[in-house]
Amino acid sequence: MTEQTYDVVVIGGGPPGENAAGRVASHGLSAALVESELLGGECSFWACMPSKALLRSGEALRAAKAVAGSAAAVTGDLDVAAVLKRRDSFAANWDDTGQVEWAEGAKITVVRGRARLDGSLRVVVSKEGAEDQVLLATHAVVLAVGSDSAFPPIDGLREARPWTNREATSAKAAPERLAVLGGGPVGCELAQAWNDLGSEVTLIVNGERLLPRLEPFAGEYVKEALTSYGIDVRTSANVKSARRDGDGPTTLTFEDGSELEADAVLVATGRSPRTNDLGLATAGLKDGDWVDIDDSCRVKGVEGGWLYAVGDVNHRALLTHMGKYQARICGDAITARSKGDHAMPVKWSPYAATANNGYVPAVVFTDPQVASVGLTEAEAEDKGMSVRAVEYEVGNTAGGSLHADGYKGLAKMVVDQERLVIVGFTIVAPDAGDHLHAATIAVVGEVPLDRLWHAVPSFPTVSEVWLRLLETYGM
Ligand SMILES: Cc1cc2nc3c(=O)[nH]c(=O)nc-3n(C[C@H](O)[C@H](O)[C@H](O)COP(=O)(O)OP(=O)(O)OC[C@H]3O[C@@H](n4cnc5c(N)ncnc54)[C@H](O)[C@@H]3O)c2cc1C
Ligand SMILES: NC(=O)c1ccc[n+]([C@@H]2O[C@H](COP(=O)([O-])OP(=O)(O)OC[C@H]3O[C@@H](n4cnc5c(N)ncnc54)[C@H](O)[C@@H]3O)[C@@H](O)[C@H]2O)c1
Repeated sequence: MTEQTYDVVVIGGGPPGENAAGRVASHGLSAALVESELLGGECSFWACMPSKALLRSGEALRAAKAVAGSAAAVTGDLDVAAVLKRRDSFAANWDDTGQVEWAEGAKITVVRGRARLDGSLRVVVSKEGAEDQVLLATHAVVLAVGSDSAFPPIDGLREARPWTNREATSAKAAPERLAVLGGGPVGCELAQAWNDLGSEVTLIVNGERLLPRLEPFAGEYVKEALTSYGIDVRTSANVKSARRDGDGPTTLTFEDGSELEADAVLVATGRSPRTNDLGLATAGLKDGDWVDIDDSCRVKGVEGGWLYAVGDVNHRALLTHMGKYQARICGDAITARSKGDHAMPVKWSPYAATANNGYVPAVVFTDPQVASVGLTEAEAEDKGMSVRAVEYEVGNTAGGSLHADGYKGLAKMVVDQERLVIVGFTIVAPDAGDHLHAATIAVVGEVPLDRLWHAVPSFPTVSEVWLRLLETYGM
């Protein structure tokens, strides 16, 4: 077995792993980044990028049709082959050469193979047809192994070989009939995408509403929109079993005995951590679990404090931008500690991923988009805050009415009545994602309402929703 020593060894080359390695390397530490599949991870090849590419063309077409004048110029349908070709290019044709070049340029050593922890600061990498390689870390090992689709306990589902996010983002053609299990971001976005591309889609959710982690109105708006595009949205629907003969269609049987036949079934009912065969037990942890971290992303309960975890695997916020943020914080904490600094994870310091704790921004790229940051009204109340929430119809802004004929949307802000700052903001509207960062700054900056009153939105933009919300609040 060969043995090499680096200051830091990162396991998993999704964006959080790449950023953790890149950050420590930029501070002059040596870093090895181990990847068993494609450098760039789920996000680049089977999640964020290809799914957004699948969604964008339908959204652009609807946007053009929503304005008198440009609507008349739209005379055809989506060019499905061109959409899929554009998607392929956003997934770099599932080739990670570009990412490897970036890593080499950032002075990161890329190691191909499957990594496993083997006790304190020791990692073993296996690769078919090659001798195992031992990587020793002087300062830290960072886990960035991500998550897989979780399968719900439905009889016969696994045997029916359903789509996961991988097949749903890389398929070469639209299935005639697609059944989607799950109404979170994955289910809603991919139901929208494949409906736009010509599939007859049924979206099946066991809960009462879509997007259950967000403000209830978000799920209602998205349900209404998806239904208007022809998607059959079934809430409070429980699939009991799945049956598939050979490569034929799959039959889903519901609790009430009814059946649904589909040419493809997508499982989008949440995620599970990739920690089954990672050697967690050699660090005193439990194999197969999510990994619990402190605010500097150091894994709790590991003697010597040498193990860190960023991205989905720590289960703080399963979002690329949050994983990358954790990686920057974690990289800075590791570097400081390598120089003897304790780098205490004090709230809002460079060594604490404070935004994990109630300040997370997220966008669901359905049409309309849902953009949110911070706490929902219910979450704030659960935390014991005294809050007041106000809402405003975004279409009543001059910017909204100019943007599209019949523009529809709703924004809600949740105010902590004691501190008079905004603790949560949600907007459902066309292109809402691009309005989110103002809210993120207000929430993270804990900008007092009486100062926000002086942040004047330009006329005539959708941003005037901020002024209207403050007026509705009583300013
Ligand atoms: C369909 C879909 C759409 C999404 N869209 C968005 C979006 O628009 N915006 C957003 O912010 N988030 C989105 N997400 C979430 C986002 O994809 C994840 O939060 C992000 O990919 C997490 O990054 P990660 O590095 O933790 O995991 P991953 O991206 O999964 O990367 C982990 C990497 O580790 C490697 N690995 C695992 N185990 C080992 C091992 N033992 N040895 C070596 N290598 C290993 C894997 O091969 C992989 O490359 C989406 C998710 C899905 C499923
Ligand atoms: N645009 C984005 O930022 C984006 C897009 C996709 C995914 N993501 C991330 O990926 C993570 C995973 O997303 P997800 O949508 O897979 O999971 P999720 O946990 O957010 O939602 C799961 C959904 O599946 C439903 N469900 C669970 N069991 C079911 C069953 N047996 N039958 C029918 N429905 C069932 C739940 O009610 C819920 O609607 C999210 O937390 C999100 O952070 C982000």
